[in-house]
Amino acid sequence: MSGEPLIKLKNVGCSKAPGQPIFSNVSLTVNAGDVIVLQGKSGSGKTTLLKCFAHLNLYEGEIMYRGKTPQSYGIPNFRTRVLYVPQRPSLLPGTPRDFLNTINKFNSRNPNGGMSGWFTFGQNKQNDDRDRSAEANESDAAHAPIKVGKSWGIAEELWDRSWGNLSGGESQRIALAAAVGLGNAEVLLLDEPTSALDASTSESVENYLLDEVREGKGKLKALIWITHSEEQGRRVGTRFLRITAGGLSEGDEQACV
Ligand SMILES: Nc1ncnc2c1ncn2[C@@H]1O[C@H](COP(=O)(O)OP(=O)(O)OP(=O)(O)O)[C@@H](O)[C@H]1O
Repeated sequence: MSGEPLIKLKNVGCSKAPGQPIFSNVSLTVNAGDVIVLQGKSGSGKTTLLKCFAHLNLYEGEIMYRGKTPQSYGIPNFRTRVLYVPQRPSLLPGTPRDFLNTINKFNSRNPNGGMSGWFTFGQNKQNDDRDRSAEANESDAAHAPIKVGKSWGIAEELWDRSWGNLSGGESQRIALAAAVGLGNAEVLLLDEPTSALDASTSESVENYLLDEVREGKGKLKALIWITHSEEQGRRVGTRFLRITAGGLSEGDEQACV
């Protein structure tokens, strides 16, 4: 339902070290249908704030998702629904297909556990004893992300190349295709998702993500989008936020970019 509250932040703050705040007093409600453009100077805390949303950073204050704490969902489950997509996925080990298979194994053991694999992937490689049901489902799990990737110009063979041997733009599109195609997330936290893409590829990625939110056919209901591009902000945003050490201010696009 468009407009329904999804995430509420109340007086959230985050520090580099004790006594060294990055930002404080951030209060915000993210509603279904929102495409929130998050801007601010380099080092102002945009990535840090997205990581707080996904419970990947320590923070003070309160973050509630659908009226409940992240802990009440179980943090791995919460992170599948409020999903951070990193700017540089090339730091992951293995290949993108390994990554999808690992997530699929998490899913077959815990239907709600999917994309927590994004951050636990490296640590879980040693538990590589494949279970049969997961293997049978591997091709299904990969199907949707690969299809999304193809629509953005990613040939299927690239899913079998190691992350480190993909270009920045390829790994960026593959990570996004995995996030969207796996279909668990209600809120995607996008950290400069098209920074490595050319203008026309960037536009197809933008249009795909915006259509998903507007059409509301899948689970995806809102995007929080860091961009340094004023033009992109204007194209995608329904709300415009600027972060400074004092907190978050919301304005129209003119005031914010
Ligand atoms: N793990 C960390 N330990 C200490 N300081 C950190 C850590 N992570 C980030 N910082 C600092 O916190 C501040 C905010 O960083 P952050 O990456 O959130 O900024 P940003 O607004 O996303 O920057 P950019 O636009 O350059 O990507 C920076 O001064 C950064 O050096």
